Amino acid sequence: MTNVKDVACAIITSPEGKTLVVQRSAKMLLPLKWEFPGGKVEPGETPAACLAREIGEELQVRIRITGELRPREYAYETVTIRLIPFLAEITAGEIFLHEHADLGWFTHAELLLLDWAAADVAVVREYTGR
Ligand SMILES: Nc1nc2c([nH]c(=O)n2[C@@H]2O[C@H](COP(=O)(O)OP(=O)(O)OP(=O)(O)O)[C@@H](O)[C@H]2O)c(=O)[nH]1
Repeated sequence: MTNVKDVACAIITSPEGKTLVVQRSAKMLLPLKWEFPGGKVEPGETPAACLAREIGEELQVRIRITGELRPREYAYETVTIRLIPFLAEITAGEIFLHEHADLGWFTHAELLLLDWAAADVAVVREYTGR
């Protein structure tokens, strides 16, 4: 498919097994939808390097990647994205939200109840095994 935008995202878990999700602000595209932190892969950048950069910009923390899930393509009205999910944990820093409206640490059961960006639904199903 032409013009598919690669988007790397981080499924960050806490030592207690909860998962970090962020809520898009009212001013962003897909206002107030929940998503995994991350963003568009720049030309010449690997998805993993993109993720480290985006997590630094959005959350002000450093992460360690521990695994990957299946990339998922989703066609929004104006753009088609390939969401590339990584499993990760925080290795340094305290979270400070630079762009998002809110964040939460959720159990698997709670994740299934959020109002997700549409591209994320398949990722959340794979991640939670539902
Ligand atoms: N970071 C992130 N983006 C996602 C997820 N799911 C999903 O559909 N997206 C979409 O993927 C794109 C990520 O781009 P981005 O965060 O770098 O940029 P943006 O839309 O905020 O701004 P921009 O379009 O002006 O560059 C957005 O269109 C966003 O809506 C997700 O779980 N995490």
